[in-house]
Formats: sequence, C-alpha cells, structure tokens
Amino acid sequence: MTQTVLEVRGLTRRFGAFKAVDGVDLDIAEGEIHALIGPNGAGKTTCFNLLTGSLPASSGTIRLRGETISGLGMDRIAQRGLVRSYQISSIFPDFTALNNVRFALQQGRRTNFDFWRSELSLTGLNDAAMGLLDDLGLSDWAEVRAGDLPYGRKRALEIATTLALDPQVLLLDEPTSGMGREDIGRVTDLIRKVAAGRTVVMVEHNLPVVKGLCERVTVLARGQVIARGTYDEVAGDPRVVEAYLGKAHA
Ligand SMILES: Nc1ncnc2c1ncn2[C@@H]1O[C@H](COP(=O)(O)OP(=O)(O)OP(=O)(O)O)[C@@H](O)[C@H]1O
Repeated sequence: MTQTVLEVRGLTRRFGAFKAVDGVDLDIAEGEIHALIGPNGAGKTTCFNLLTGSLPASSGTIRLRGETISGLGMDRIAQRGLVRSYQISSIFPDFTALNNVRFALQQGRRTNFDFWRSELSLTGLNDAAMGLLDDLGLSDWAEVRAGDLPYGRKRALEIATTLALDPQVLLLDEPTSGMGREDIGRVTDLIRKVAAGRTVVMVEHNLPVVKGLCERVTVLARGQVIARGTYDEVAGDPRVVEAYLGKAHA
C-alpha cells in the first residue's frame, strides 16, 4: 500500500474576512509527483506558503510522515525534509554556479546533520556540488557567474541548490514559468529525474507539463479543492472546466 507522506486537513488562511485557502485537504503519496493547479488567485501560492511555514495557517493541520509540522517555522520544517525550490532571487548572481551549490550544501549541513554525517565530509563538498551540477546538466556551466546563466539554466540551478538540502518532499513553484519550449522540455526531464526517491509537489500553470509529468492532480478554485485525481480525470470534470473557462463552457 502506498504511504501518505504529507497529510493536510482543513487548511485555512484568512486575510481579514477573506479566505485565500479554505478548508483544504491533501494527501500526497510517497514518491509521487503531484500538481496543484487552478486559475489565478485560486490559493495555490498561499497553500505552498502554509506548507513550508513561511505563512502561519489560520487553522488546520499539516502532517509530514505522521508528525505535525503546522506551527513550526520554515527552518524546522526544512530540517524535517520538506523544502521549497529557491526562487531565482535567492541565487547569488555574483557567485559561480558551483559556489551557489557549495553554499547551499553548507546550509544543508547546518540544517541536516545526519545527511552530512552519512553522505559527505568537508572534503567532499566540491565533489558533491559537481555531482549535483552534473545531475542537472550544469557541469559545463560550473564556473559561470550565476547572473550570466540563461533563464532555463538559472531555474535548473535553483533546483540544484534546493536538492543540496536533500529534501524528502520537494515543493516546486511554477518550475517552467517564463520558459521557452526547449527549456521546458529540459526542466521537465530534470524534474522526472530528481523525483526518483523523493516526493514532488508542484504548482504549475502549464497544463501539458502537468499532464506529462504528474501522477495526480489537485485542483483549487477560490481557496477550495474542487477536484482531485489523474490529469485526465480532473480535466474532464465540469467543475474544473467551469473554474478555468467560466460557466458557459461547463
Ligand atoms: N498577503 C495577502 N493579503 C491579502 N490577500 C492575499 C494575500 N496573499 C494572497 N492574497 C489573496 O489570496 C488569493 C489567493 O492568492 P494566491 O497567490 O495564493 O493564488 P494563486 O492560486 O497562487 O494565484 P496565481 O496563479 O495568480 O499565482 C488572491 O485573491 C490573493 O489576492
């Protein structure tokens, strides 16, 4: 039987009287690639902010492997293995790609001692950083200033710095946004590769990417879950069609 790695119940976030996230339940299975989709303003980003602890919930519970993580700060949640992809703005543009990953690995050593004790030592830092760059197709770019990388490579670097923290559950925030076709194909392949041995939850607007990549999909609209299932199941759901296109099309 598949194990639930992330269990969310009744997750709610109010801004004044407005509920941006309203009683959301999620069950994310170990090892799956799960998409959170929905029209603009549906509450996807707020949901991610609640999962990572960057925003406190108004109510509801979040359990990671059965342990309650709601109410913990971002660092402690990351320590327990749930990490969100760094935003490009958090990549240091004047560092090389290699030094960005080295830095992230050092951060990981601070937050995940067991991982380091078992896998790495200080002398292994360069090898580990090069290994991650290699995994993400960035070895030829190791000595390039991060600020000079093309957009798609920057997103790959962002994933590399996140993987440096060795997350069990990786949250990816619109990993293909702003990319051209070629970069989308490359990043999609990368996500499939890095998903081996971990669980991935992604917010993604590009529906063909979701269809190609994600085993299960949860659809949010106006802060609530309106459908869940495989891509084909939710794409055929009249509530989803209505949420995306308006009532006339449903
Ligand atoms: N800090 C805030 N204060 C007030 N309202 C907020 C705040 N953050 C988000 N909202 C509102 O909550 C709703 C959900 O926003 P959210 O960004 O989570 O949606 P989303 O599904 O990620 O949208 P998009 O796809 O456009 O990024 C929106 O109506 C937004 O205006």
